[in-house]
Amino acid sequence: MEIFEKLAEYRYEQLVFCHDKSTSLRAIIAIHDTTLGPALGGCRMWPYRSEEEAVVDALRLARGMTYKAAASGLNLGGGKSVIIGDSRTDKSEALLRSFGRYIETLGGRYITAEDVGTSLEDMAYIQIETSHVVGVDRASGGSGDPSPFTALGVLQGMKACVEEVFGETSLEGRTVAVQGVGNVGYPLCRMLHEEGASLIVTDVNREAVERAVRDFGAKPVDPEEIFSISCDIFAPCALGAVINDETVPKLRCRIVAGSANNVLLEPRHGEALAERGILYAPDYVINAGGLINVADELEGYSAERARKRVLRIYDSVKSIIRISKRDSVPTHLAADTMALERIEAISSMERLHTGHPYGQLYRRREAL
Ligand SMILES: NC(=O)c1ccc[n+]([C@@H]2O[C@H](COP(=O)([O-])OP(=O)(O)OC[C@H]3O[C@@H](n4cnc5c(N)ncnc54)[C@H](O)[C@@H]3O)[C@@H](O)[C@H]2O)c1
Repeated sequence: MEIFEKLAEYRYEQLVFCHDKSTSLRAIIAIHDTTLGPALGGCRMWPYRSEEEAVVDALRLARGMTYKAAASGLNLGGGKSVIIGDSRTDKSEALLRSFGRYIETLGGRYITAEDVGTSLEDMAYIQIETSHVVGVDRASGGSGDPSPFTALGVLQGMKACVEEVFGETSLEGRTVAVQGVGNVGYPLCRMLHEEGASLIVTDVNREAVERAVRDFGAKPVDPEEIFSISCDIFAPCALGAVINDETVPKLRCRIVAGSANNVLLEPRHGEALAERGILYAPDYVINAGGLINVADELEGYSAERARKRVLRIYDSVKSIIRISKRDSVPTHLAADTMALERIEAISSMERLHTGHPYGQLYRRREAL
């Protein structure tokens, strides 16, 4: 792999290799774009089969964070880190602290958080070495479990979609089919129930289904049935890639809006939804409640402020729908446009000397 070519492709700013022989640390920090602010993105620990695979993953995830932060109205850039190793067997206090020291060397250009293979406890070790970490527990000034905020954001995105499709924001009497009633799906069901929606749920975990049936009067269906069930909204809250060649023809809903990451197997499946007249709330915008919540730690965490900011996901989804109509493009592309337009608008401001240390950072970017 030609690394500089890879960096040039999407204008990555920086790729940092972190190595510590004594702790066996092998980590990569990818910083995509810091036009809007420091790059924030989780640290993934994964037994990558090759260094190339780890680099590609870090770069892909970092770029995704640029779009997610920009579309969410956050003053943050996009970055991500990966530690090569098995999170069950290769973690140690020394390894995590060593990684924390590398983050510290970047002087705040990258802020880390939890991701696949890392935990709240791991962030506490990293925090010993650097203050550039969020997602620590409440006792240490952190924001705690992000899932209820993610669920609240999904609810807001659903309301924006319902308004577009049915002409009113109320979810009362709407039928929502929720795939996966876990950390996000369960609180989402609770909020939908409180709003007067009827619920259809599925999960591979029978107890999770039983809980939703008992608590919210949800109708249970088998995992495979969820795609073809007649409903107003299909809410994928379990796995990625569930909108694919096999499932699109089966769908009998008007809206797809859920928390799962990478819902579309490929971008063309976003087009397939649009062709079928199904409104898709782009995953990285509608599921940003957790990120918005965790980012609030940077200002001294306030759950109330975080909640207010998460409510704005309604406006973000409305804007995406507007751009989708303006440009005659499906919503997944409109979301990217919205993110890029914000970055472009900020980077093209007049470069006045403001006396503010970040005032000097604004610069023109043609494309990301
Ligand atoms: N937790 C957050 O704040 C957050 C933020 C952004 C995105 N997400 C995404 O939202 C999704 C759900 O996250 P979570 O934290 O609730 O995870 P979770 O593991 O708590 O819940 C997922 C649920 O889906 C179920 N499930 C797994 N495979 C299934 C299948 N084939 N059919 C039906 N159900 C299945 C699991 O049994 C589980 O109950 C994930 O894709 C995650 O990446 C979560």
